[in-house]
Formats: sequence, C-alpha cells, structure tokens
Amino acid sequence: MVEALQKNPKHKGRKGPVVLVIMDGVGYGKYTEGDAVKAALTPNLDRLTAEWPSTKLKAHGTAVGLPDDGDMGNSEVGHNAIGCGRVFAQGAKLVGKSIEEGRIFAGDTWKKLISNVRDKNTTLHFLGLFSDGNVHSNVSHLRAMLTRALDEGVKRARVHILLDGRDVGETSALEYIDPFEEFLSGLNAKGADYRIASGGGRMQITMDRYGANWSMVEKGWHTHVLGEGRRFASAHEAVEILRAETSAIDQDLPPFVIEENGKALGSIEDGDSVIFFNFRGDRALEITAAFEEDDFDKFDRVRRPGVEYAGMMEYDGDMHVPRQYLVPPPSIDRTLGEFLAATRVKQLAVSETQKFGHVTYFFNGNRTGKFDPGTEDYVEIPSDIVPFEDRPWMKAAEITDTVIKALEEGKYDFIRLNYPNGDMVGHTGIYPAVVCAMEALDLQLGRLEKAARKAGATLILTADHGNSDDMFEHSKTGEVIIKENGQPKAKTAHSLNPVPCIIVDFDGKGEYSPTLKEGLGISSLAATSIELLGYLPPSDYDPGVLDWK
Ligand SMILES: O=C(O)[C@H](O)COP(=O)(O)O
Ligand SMILES: [Mn+2]
Ligand SMILES: [Mn+2]
Repeated sequence: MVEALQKNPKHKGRKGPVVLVIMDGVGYGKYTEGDAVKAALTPNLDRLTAEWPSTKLKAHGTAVGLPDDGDMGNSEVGHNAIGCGRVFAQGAKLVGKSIEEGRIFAGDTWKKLISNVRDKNTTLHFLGLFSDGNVHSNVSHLRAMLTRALDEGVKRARVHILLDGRDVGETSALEYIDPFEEFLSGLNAKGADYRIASGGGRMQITMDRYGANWSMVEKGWHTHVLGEGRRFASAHEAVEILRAETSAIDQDLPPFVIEENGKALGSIEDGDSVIFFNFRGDRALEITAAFEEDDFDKFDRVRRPGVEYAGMMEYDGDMHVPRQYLVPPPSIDRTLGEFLAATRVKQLAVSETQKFGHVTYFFNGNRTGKFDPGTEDYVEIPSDIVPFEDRPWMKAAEITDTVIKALEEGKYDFIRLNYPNGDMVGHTGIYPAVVCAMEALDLQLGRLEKAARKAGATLILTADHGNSDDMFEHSKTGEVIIKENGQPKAKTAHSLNPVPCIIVDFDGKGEYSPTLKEGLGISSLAATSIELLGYLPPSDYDPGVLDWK
C-alpha cells in the first residue's frame, strides 16, 4: 500500500466533492467539416467553457505512452494516464520493442508454445484484431511471429482474423488481407503451410468487453475453434460477398470460415497452440476465459480443445490473466485510486457497461477490484445491447442520475464518471447520430452543473481522447474525402485532437490563477484532482494544470 497524501497548504477547503467527468471521445476538432462536437447544439458545454478556466490537454501519441505522435489516443492509454498521473510506455510500444530486440522469442512462453506444436506435429493458431490500428494489436507483430515460427520449424499455422474498420478506415479490410495473403505465399514458398482460417467483424464476434454481450464471444468460439459457420474459399472472397450482401462496414461483417475439400481449414484441436495477439486487455479477457476456465458458464463451448494458450500480454495484473503471455505489461503502480484509498478519501466510480471497466480497471492501471472496499463504490449501469446509432443518448441520463444522487447524499469526496456517447456513437461513423449523442450529453452536463452548484462541488470536465470531433476522412492536404455517392467518407476511428480540461469550481476561494497551464497532457488530471481535493500530489506525478498562488 502506498503512503497517505499530505495536505495542500494552499487549499482553503470546499463544501462538496471533486467530480472528474470523462466525456469519452470528445475533443477539440481540427476541421470544421465533420466536427460533430462543434456542429451539435451544446449550450451547457459552451457556457461552461466560456465562464470557467479551461485549457487543452494532449491525449495522443507520446503524451500517453504510444510509439509516436502519429498514433491516436485510445481509452486504455487515456484512462491509464488519467488515473495514474504519469505516462507509461504502453502495449504497442512494449511489444514492438520486445520483437525488435528479440526478447519475445527468447521468453519461456514463446518457446513452450512453439515446441508444443513442433513436438506433436500440431497447429499454431493466431487470433486477433487484424489491422495496424495500434490500439489493440498491430498486424506487423503477427507477421514477425509467423516469420519467426517458420524459422523455428513450425510447419502449420492458422490465422483467425478479426476485421477492424473501427481503429482504421471503415472499409479497409482488403488493404490488410491482400498483402497478408502475399506475405503468407512467400512463407509457404519456403515450405510452410500457413493460412487464414476464419474471421469476422470485431463488433460481431470474439471481441466483446466487460460482459456486455457474451453471445459475440460464443459466435467467435464457433467460428475459430469449432470451424462452424458460413464457408468461403478465401478471406478476400468472404469480405467481398458479405459486403455485397449486407453493406456492413468491416467491424460489423458477419463471421466466416475458410474451407478446403469440404472441411474447415483451421478449427482448433487438442494439442494445438493458440496465441491471442492483441496486447490490450479489455476485449481480450472474455475469449481468454473461454479458453482457460475449467468452470465456464457463459455459453456452451460444445468442445473445449486442450491447447497451450497465451496472450500477447498480461491482460489483468490483479487476477493474472492469461496464465501465459508473451510480453510483460507496463508495470503501472501508485495510481490515483490507490493514493486516495490510502488517504481514506471516499471514492465513487460510475459508468455504463460499455465503459465501466474504463473508469475502474483501466483507471486503476489495468487491475480489477478495489484498493479499499470500505471507501470505494463502483456503479455499473447496464448498457443496452443495440446499435448505438439507434440510441445515441445511451445511458447518459442514468449515469447522471447516479451522480446527482451521490452529490445530494454527500457521501463521497471524489467521484469519477465516464459518459461513453462521444466515443461509442463516434465509432459508428453515422454523423447525425453523433450530433444527437453530443446534444444528449450536453443536456446531462446541464443537470450535473446544477447539482454540483448546489453541492458546492468542483467539476473537472475532460476526455480520454477525441473521436466525435473528427467524423470525416480528410486527405493529406486537408480536404474532406468524398465517396462515389457524393457523401463524405465517414471516419470511425479516434482523432489526434486535444481534449478539454474545464475547471468548474463552485466553492473556489481564488487560491489559483484562472489562467490554466498549457501544453500538458491528460496525465496531468491526476495531480489536478489531488490538488483540488486538498492534497499534494506525489512528487513523481506529472504537474497539475493549476497555478496555486
Ligand atoms: O475497442 C474499441 O472500441 C476501439 O478499438 C477503441 O475504442 P476505446 O479505446 O475508446 O475503447
Ligand atoms: Mn475512450
Ligand atoms: Mn473508442
């Protein structure tokens, strides 16, 4: 356990709690066209921005521990940075380095999985998100592992691909599949039997998170493991036919199984090895449980093959899941939540299912569970299982109800909440729905503001990364890309834009300058929260945004 925090001598006390409001996926747009945050009618957000001290925070690239400044931020690295007050080298960077330096292949897990299939003459399977989005995975890591497996004498490998279209272009699947097939042909010319065996859209199969919809994982199990589902001769053919039939963007394409001679090419069998090559944990934990857990009751697995299973990384540092992994995760320690628990500051974390783990598991440095159940409460509002464009308001009102009640009861000192709308609806790429999501969010900000004023609370309005602020694809020279039908090409991924930091301090005593610091990143939100709670941040935390007089 960490030490308790020291008092901030310049803080003159507040009537109410500090409320950290994470408006997931709401940034400051670079372009007017496609900026749904700007386009929406948001009188509350506009007024709060105009009337209270505010600054912009960096939420992408090296400011959140990603390999370079061309990398968009994401919820994992964003909430890690916000909740941990410092920047850690993150999954994308750690795996890339481990491969570059060869450490991944010198590790016991790699060696065990490889010798398992070599000794038994069985199959090495790779399963994961098939893109270079760098949020959950990177296809370059997959290529490096396949190349190495062949060098180490692995004869047969099967790759199960989850089509992205969410962290990369919405219909970019063939840009990954076609060159990858060529790459496999190159390996196969050297004597390998390496093939794509199954796949499907990432929002249809396998990559559910936080228990929102286990039937996705069940469908994935049937597709990858049992080799059951609609059959095609190749992944390219599957994508073309399924697109023509459904008009779905990649993330929503139905599952497919590749067959040869009337048989699934790569079902997963006893004695095989399986590598789940995503480095990020939230959408990896459920399929991992299906492979690893003896007492598993989320769906009928029908057949559970005895395999050596490994994840790219450890996905849960508390529960030690998975049992075997290839690259050690960032060791995120001494988090804001842990310091507040040690200081006996009463904490509440609230979101709906889709982002519940963000304000708990990611916020606490990829750990499930509380630091101190005596002083912490976590509230999950169940998310609807619907396309988010059909209900862009999601559970913003219910989340707000919970926080307002907590403000009225005065039970907590620090409340953190995540409104998922800007991100979950942003990922659909459906512009009018995103505008509606922003307006729904704004209504709730108005309610929250009223309750906070009454309670003498301090609101910190911010976000983990952008998304809704950048809904159209732009060319390198900055023009909106127009499709054949004359409509702008939708952008489903996060943006590289900075995010707000607005300090709404209803019971402030003028102890700090109303001009906030500039040029900081979202890791500064931890120190800012601590200072507003009346304590001094740990000396190794990144500086807060406030200049105390
Ligand atoms: O998992 C997802 O939905 C996307 O890849 C990234 O979104 P998030 O980082 O906001 O969760
Ligand atoms: Mn997010
Ligand atoms: Mn997102």
